[in-house]
Amino acid sequence: MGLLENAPLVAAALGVVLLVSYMQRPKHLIPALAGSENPIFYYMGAFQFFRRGLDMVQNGYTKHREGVFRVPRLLRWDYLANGPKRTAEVAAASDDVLSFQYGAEDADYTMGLEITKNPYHQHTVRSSLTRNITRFLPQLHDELVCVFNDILASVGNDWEEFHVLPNMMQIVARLTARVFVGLPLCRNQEYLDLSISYTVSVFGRAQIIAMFPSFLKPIFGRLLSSRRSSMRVAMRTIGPVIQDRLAKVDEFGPDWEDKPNDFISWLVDDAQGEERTAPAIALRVLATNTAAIHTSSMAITTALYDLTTYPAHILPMREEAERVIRAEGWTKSALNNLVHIDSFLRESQRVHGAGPFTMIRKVVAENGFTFSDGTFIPHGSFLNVTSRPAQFDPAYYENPEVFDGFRFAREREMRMVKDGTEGGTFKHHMISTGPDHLVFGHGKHACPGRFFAAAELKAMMAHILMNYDIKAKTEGVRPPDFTFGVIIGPDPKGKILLRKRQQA
Ligand code: HEM
Repeated sequence: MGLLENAPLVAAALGVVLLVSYMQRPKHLIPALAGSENPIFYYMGAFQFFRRGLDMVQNGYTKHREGVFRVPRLLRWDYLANGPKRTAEVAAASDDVLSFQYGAEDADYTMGLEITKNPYHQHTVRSSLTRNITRFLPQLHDELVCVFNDILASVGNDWEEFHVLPNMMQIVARLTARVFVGLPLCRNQEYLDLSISYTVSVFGRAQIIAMFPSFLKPIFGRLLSSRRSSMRVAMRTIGPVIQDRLAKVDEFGPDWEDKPNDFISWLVDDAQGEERTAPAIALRVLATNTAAIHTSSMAITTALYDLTTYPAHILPMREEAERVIRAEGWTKSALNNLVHIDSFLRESQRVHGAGPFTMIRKVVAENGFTFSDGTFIPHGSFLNVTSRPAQFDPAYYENPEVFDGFRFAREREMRMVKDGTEGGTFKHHMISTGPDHLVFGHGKHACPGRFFAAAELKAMMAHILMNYDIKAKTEGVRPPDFTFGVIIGPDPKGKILLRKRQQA
């Protein structure tokens, strides 16, 4: 039989195949919150998401509990997964299926290809930085006293307005620099300014680069990158110290006498092959600063807004800080025993510290990513986990809308009363992550710097409580969170009142 005779049959078969494959198009399997495949409605949806993204993600969480939904962004659909089971599956997926590195879109152009291809600094943060907290705490405390005296030099016995975020940025940059690059570089204003501005430049330019189609990104990515100018400043400031450390290792071996205990030394220990040059290591310091400084500055700013809005927490935390530090000094064990401060910081992060979604991953496996219930996410898509809605879910928290600074301290106490121990679990500690608390992500890519961040934040909070009186500019009024699209953060213009502590 000729093809012509069978044409109706072939056409019918082809029609069935097309119909089936159309019906099986993965994007139709996942419900969309707004927009449609039609380009006009798509962009209307994307605009709607930009304006009302926070509310829409909350709706998606409520409507598709334990499910997955998608939202239209400027150039692509983003997939959002809800619930503990899916969070665990995303957290456990291997990097050749769901890529953490490529989740940070266009980082190749902003941070540099060597950072995305070989993120060994994450290991240095996870291992050496965390392991050394006990050893470097005395230096961190020394810098804490010094930087507060410098930045708050004008604060006396009268109440004074304090512009929180920019000052906290300077304080955190200096504390971080003391541990990362040591004295005297940690007080070099040119380096400190770079360590703050580099993050803004990386993330700001990433937003612009993301708007170009893929084939233009290599050209415009390079043109827009601030890397060359930033590296010039880095090499002028920290470059010579890194060069000297590399030379010392070459001459005297890895454990040379008087080797400083700082992040530069640990990077020099971990760097391999072509990474063992001063510019390559300087770039790692900058890359780690982008993860460390703005995040922690926003966390302490948020916490200070909460402290002044809910001042009943001040006295119990001040009493705790004085009692514990008097007994144990500025040690890691003392910081571990600041249970109420830890709880307060965790609650502040729960309520104000998370955007609507987190754990951004790119599906890099050619055959996509499939959840255990068969839900399919196609290759090349971006998959995220909803975070803020989970942190306000009454299934996990009693009165989730209420700021209750000591809710986690009470949970820890109850566990102690019940079991006589916290059972080796840290479920309610500031650093612990879970599907109900995703501020640091969750799983194998959970923030490796969170142990350092927690030590730094607790030390800052204890220092402020022990040395300053603090109150809101207007009683009970909290500087409103800043929101832009789905980005949420503490009010950058917010002010509080401070004075030197008046002994009762
Ligand atoms: C309150 C402060 C901080 C918050 C809220 C925070 C949050 C996060 C989150 C959400 C992630 C991504 C997790 C994921 O996608 O699964 C992350 C990754 C990371 N964090 Fe943090 N972080 C903080 C402080 C720090 C500090 C102080 C450091 C370093 C000393 C640090 C180093 C990193 C690194 C190296 C990564 C991996 C990604 C990268 O290289 O950018 N973080 N953090």
